[in-house]
Amino acid sequence: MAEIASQQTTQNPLEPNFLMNSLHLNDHSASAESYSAHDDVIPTIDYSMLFSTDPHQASLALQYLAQLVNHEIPDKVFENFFKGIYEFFDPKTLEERKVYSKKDSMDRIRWGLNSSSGENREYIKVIAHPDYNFPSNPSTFSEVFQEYYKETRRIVVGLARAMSKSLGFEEKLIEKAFKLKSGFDVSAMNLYPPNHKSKGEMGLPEHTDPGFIITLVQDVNGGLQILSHQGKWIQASIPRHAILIQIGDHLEILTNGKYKSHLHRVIVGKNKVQRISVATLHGPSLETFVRPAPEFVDQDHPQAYLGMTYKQSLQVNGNHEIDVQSSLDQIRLSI
Ligand SMILES: O=C(O)CCC(=O)C(=O)O
Ligand SMILES: [Fe+2]
Repeated sequence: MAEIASQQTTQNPLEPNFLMNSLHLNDHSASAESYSAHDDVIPTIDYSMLFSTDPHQASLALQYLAQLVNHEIPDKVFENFFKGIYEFFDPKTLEERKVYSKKDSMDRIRWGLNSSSGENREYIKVIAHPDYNFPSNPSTFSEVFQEYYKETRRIVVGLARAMSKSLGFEEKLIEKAFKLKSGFDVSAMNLYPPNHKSKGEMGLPEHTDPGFIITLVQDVNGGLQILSHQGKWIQASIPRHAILIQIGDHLEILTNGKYKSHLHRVIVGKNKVQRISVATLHGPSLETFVRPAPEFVDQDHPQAYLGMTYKQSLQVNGNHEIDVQSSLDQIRLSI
C-alpha cells in the first residue's frame, strides 16, 4: 500500500514552510567554511499518494515535497541514461565536446568544465522543451535521455495538478498559470569531480534555481546539500532511482513566498568517487508573465515580488536563457 515512508517525523526540515530562502539568511555562511552537513532524513513520497482520492492524504504527501519513489520509471531507463552520461564525459573525447562551449545567447546546448576553488564540475546543459536539443554523440545518448525526460514531464504535470488541488484551487491552476504545455525546460547533466583534478571542495556553490520545480536524479549518493529553515545544511541522501523534487524560484513568486525556493550546493570534498547528477529545471513558457497570484496576496501578505516574463527573469542579471540562473535578488521587493 502506498505510504509516506517517514511520516513519523512531526517537523520535517524540508517542508515548504519550513524551508527558507537563504537570501534572507545571514547566519549560515559561518558553517560554510567547513561545508559540514547534517544527516537528517529527507522524507520519501510515494507518487501514487499525490492522486489519492482522500484529499487529506494528497495534501499530506505534498507537505513533503522531497523525494519521489514508485514513480513508475523503470530501472533500465535510469541505468541506460547514467551509462550514456559517463560515455559522453569520457576523458578521451574531451576535445569533441568543446564544440558545445559557450558561444552566444542562442546556444541551445552548452558544455562547460570548471576546475577552480569556486566550482569543480563538468556539465552539459540542453534545452529540452519546447524545442528539443541534444548532442548527437554518443549515438544512443539522445534516445536514452528522451526516455528519461518524457517520464519526468509526466511526473511534473502530475505534481502541478496535485499541488493546485492541495492548495485548494482547481486542478489546472498551476499548469495554466505557467503554460506548462510550452514550458521552458533545461536539463543539466553534471559530473563531479570532473575528470581533471579537483581544485578544492566546492562542486557547485550555493544557489536556488529558476522555474516551477526541479527534478534531480543521481547515480550515487554524496555531495548535494540543502539548506533547512534553521540555516542548517542537510546532506541529501536520495534512495536509488528516487527523484528529488526541489521548489524553483517561480513557484515562490507565484505563491507570493508561501513555498520557498530551495537553496542548495554540492560539496565534492575529498570524495574520490565520481558522481553524476541530472537536474532538470521545469519552467513556465518563456512568454509567461509570472507574478504573485491574487489568491496569495492580501493585507497580511502584500505582493513581495515583481512581475516579469520568464524570459526576462532568465536574462535580467545578464545571463543567457540556457544558463538558467536565479534572479530572485532582482525580483524580490523590499517590503
Ligand atoms: O548535482 C547536484 O546534486 C545539484 C545540481 C544543481 O543544483 C544544478 O545543476 O542546478
Ligand atoms: Fe541547482
